[in-house]
Amino acid sequence: MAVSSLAAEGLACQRGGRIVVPALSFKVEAGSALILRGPNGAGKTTLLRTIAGYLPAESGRVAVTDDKGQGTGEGHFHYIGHTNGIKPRLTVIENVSFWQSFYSGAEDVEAAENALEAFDLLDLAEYRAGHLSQGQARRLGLARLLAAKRAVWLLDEPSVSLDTASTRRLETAIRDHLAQGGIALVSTHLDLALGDAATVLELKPGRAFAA
Ligand SMILES: Nc1ncnc2c1ncn2[C@@H]1O[C@H](COP(=O)(O)OP(=O)(O)OP(=O)(O)O)[C@@H](O)[C@H]1O
Repeated sequence: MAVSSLAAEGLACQRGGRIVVPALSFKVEAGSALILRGPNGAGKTTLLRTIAGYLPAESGRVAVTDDKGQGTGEGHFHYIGHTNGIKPRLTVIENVSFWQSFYSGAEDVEAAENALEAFDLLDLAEYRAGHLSQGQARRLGLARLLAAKRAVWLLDEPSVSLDTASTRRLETAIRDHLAQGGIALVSTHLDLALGDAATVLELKPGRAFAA
């Protein structure tokens, strides 16, 4: 389902009982990306995990607007964190099929192969996922973004372990997603080439205080 915007309204985020992101308000429209920047510990992961619903907000809310009105975004999010969520005993293509079933309840072989192709993994489709290198495993983790479509991508340091060519593939995937009306929130220390559709939100360090 398409979404028209994601908005944070007075959203403060906590970790271990301490507020690490003070109340923030921003809006990301369909077709746009928000790049989260800031030094280690500034709260980028905390903010993304709070938006995804994996951490409770200290205050404020996240509002995602779709054709049914406003909601929390449940069902619209793809969250890719620091781990790749790979099942090591399954093959590469079996991992992608598993995610498709998980996210949409149905497998789609053509979409799975296209997702692997986009991240240059098609030659490794029958390879056991537990044997992948770090960068290959990261690419497999990212392939789920394309194998099962969701409108809002929440990506925490998605380029970690990627070589230059793979980083270009990631940038292409994000730009295509935005061109199709998607939304992306991306924490990164790199200058990803996402074009004019991306704006930057700088998180300040040392703002943690007791909740
Ligand atoms: N489980 C936890 N319990 C308590 N504090 C935590 C926990 N996880 C993270 N923190 C603290 O929350 C703050 C924000 O951490 P967070 O991981 O969100 O930062 P980040 O901007 O993503 O950093 P990095 O660039 O290093 O990934 C840090 O001060 C960190 O020490």
